[in-house]
Amino acid sequence: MRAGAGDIELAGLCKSYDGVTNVVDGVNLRIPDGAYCCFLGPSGCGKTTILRMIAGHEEPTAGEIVIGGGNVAGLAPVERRTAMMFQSYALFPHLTVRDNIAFALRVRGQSKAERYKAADVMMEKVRLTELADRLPANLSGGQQQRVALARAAITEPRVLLLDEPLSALDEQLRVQMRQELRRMQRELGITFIHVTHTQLEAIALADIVVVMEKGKIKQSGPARDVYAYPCDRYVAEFLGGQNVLSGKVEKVGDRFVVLSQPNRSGIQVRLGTEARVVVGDRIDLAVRRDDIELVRADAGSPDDGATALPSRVTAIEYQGSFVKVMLDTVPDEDFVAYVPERIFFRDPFNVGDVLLATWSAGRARVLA
Ligand SMILES: Nc1ncnc2c1ncn2[C@@H]1O[C@H](COP(=O)(O)OP(=O)(O)OP(=O)(O)O)[C@@H](O)[C@H]1O
Repeated sequence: MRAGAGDIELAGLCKSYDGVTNVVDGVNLRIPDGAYCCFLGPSGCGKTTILRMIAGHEEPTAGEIVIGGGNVAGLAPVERRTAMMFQSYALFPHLTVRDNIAFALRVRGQSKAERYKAADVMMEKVRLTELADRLPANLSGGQQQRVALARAAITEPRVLLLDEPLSALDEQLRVQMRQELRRMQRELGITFIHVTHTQLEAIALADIVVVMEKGKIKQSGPARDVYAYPCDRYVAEFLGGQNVLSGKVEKVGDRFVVLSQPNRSGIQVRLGTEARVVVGDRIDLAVRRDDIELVRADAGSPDDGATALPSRVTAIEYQGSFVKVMLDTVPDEDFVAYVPERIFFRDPFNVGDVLLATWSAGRARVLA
């Protein structure tokens, strides 16, 4: 298959600095041309370092970076046709919006008429035409971000690299700019690689989410797969929305396991058909918070094939469209149910109530 211009392949990519080894540790990944890819992970996991290596601001210690089918080792950023947009936008304060956007073309020796023509086309694309003659100080945070994006995009890169592009904005603007970024990416039709430590940002934006830990990729794939089917405890906890139960397998029955923990045994969990576990295994199970149903202890036993664990309500938080109910279901672990608000308020629970946390078989998945 012929690689598209913005097709990226990272193969065995590693980076060590003096005294800090394997900041990036054997990363293999393919990002198709025109995809929106988000690198997600906690501070220090190596996201920015990968971005800088793709951009050509940093050389890998080992491994290869292939863009559009060609190895870019030793090529300068301009030759790679990548552009980077920084957290702090780095706009020139004394230049107008138009001149900021046209700046890279000036550096390339284009005439003023050529530069302005290209800048005007770009401003149209990112809806800045009306602000062409303003200085950055007289722009909102969101507008500044659009200028920064236009300034990076005017060089017609095949890949745009964005390092925490939304972190300087307040919450409301961040959500708005998220949509703008996605729209602009579609309009420009180029590969975007966006680094963030905010899970909602990644899953809202990305075609491909790459979850990282300590220089390694833990899981990558479409946002929905990574969110709904985390491969292990780390990804499940980082993405959120899941309860993770761990324990030693005491007994394996027909489609159920009994788990024991240091403080509790006999936790019986029903599983789908795909799970393969044996007695003695230490396992982690994940059940989505919105798959948990809460029923009063005296409401009769739940369906056959469901798991039902007696639990006490420890806290309740109203979240608008749902209610977050915290429970002591599993000792020493958080256990949370997201109850749709309309259901919750039919017969609200209180802190201290004892009830059954239930979920149907097949909703609990064994993690790696
Ligand atoms: N020039 C450098 N010299 C030495 N160590 C570095 C250098 N640049 C980065 N590091 C280290 O490499 C690790 C990864 O840094 P990196 O900036 O890639 O992480 P990150 O995931 O992007 O984090 P953040 O979200 O905080 O930016 C960190 O431990 C950092 O201290």
